[in-house]
Amino acid sequence: MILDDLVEATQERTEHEQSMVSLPDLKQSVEKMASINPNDVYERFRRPGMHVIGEIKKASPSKGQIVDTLDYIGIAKQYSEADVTAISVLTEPKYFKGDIFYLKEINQTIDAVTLRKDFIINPYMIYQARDAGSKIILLIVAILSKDQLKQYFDLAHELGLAVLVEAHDEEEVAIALSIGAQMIGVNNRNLKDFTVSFENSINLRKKVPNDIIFIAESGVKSIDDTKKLREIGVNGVLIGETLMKSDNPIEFIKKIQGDA
Ligand SMILES: O=P(O)(O)OC[C@@H](O)[C@@H](O)c1c[nH]c2ccccc12
Repeated sequence: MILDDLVEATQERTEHEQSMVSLPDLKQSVEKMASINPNDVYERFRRPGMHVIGEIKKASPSKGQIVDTLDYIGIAKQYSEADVTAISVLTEPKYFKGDIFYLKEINQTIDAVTLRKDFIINPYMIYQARDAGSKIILLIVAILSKDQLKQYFDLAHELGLAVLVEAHDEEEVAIALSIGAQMIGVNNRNLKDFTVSFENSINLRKKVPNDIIFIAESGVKSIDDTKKLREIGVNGVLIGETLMKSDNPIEFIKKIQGDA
C-alpha cells in the first residue's frame, strides 16, 4: 500500500537528515526565531468567503510527473498575487519530487503563509517546518496513532504553527475533533486507491461543527466544483494539479474567491 511505502521512505529520509542536522541543533535555531501565533492563521481562514490554498508540487504518486521543471518561486509569486490564504509546498522527495529547500526559499523570498505538505511522522519534521519558515503543517490521521497525533498537534501549537488535520472518513474526523483540531482537511482522494469523490466532503461536512474550519482537498478541477463545495459549507479548497497545469492560475483563483 502506497501510504505504508511513503511512511517507510519518510522514516529513512528523516533518519538520514538527523544524522546531518541533529534535533538539538534544529531546536536551537528555532528558539532564535521571532514567535508566531497559530491563531493568526486560524483567524485568516475564519474570514468570510471561499479560501484557496494553492499547492506547489512537481509530481504525485497518482499522476506521475505533473510539470517538467518546477519554477516554485514564480508559482508562489502568482499564488500570492492572487491573494491565496496559504501556499502548500510539497516537501516529500521520493513520490512528489518535493524539497524542504523549496519551502525555505519561498519563505525567504515571498511574504506568504505557507504549509509544509509532507508525511509528518516525528517531531523532527515539525521543527524542520518551523525552521523553514512555514506557519502551517499537515498532520494525517491515517498515518499516526491518536497519541502521536495529539502530541504532534500540541508541539506544533507550542512552536506557533497552525495545523491542518487531514481526515478521510467519519472515524478519522472524530479523532481529529477529539484532539482539538481547529482546521480539518477532508481529502477527496482515497490515499489507498487514488479514487476521487466529492461525496466525501459532502458527507463529512455534516460531521464537523460550523466553527471548525473545513477544507476540501484534492481533485478540484473547475469553478463548478468549487461552487458545489461552497454550497455545502466548505470554507476552503486545497488545489494542486489544476493550478499547476493552468495557463492562468491567478484568474482561476480569483474566480473561486469571487464566487463566495
Ligand atoms: O492535486 P490535487 O488533486 O488538487 O490535490 C492537492 C492536495 O489535496 C493533495 O496533493 C494532497 C492531499 N492530501 C495529501 C497528503 C499528502 C500529499 C498530498 C496530498
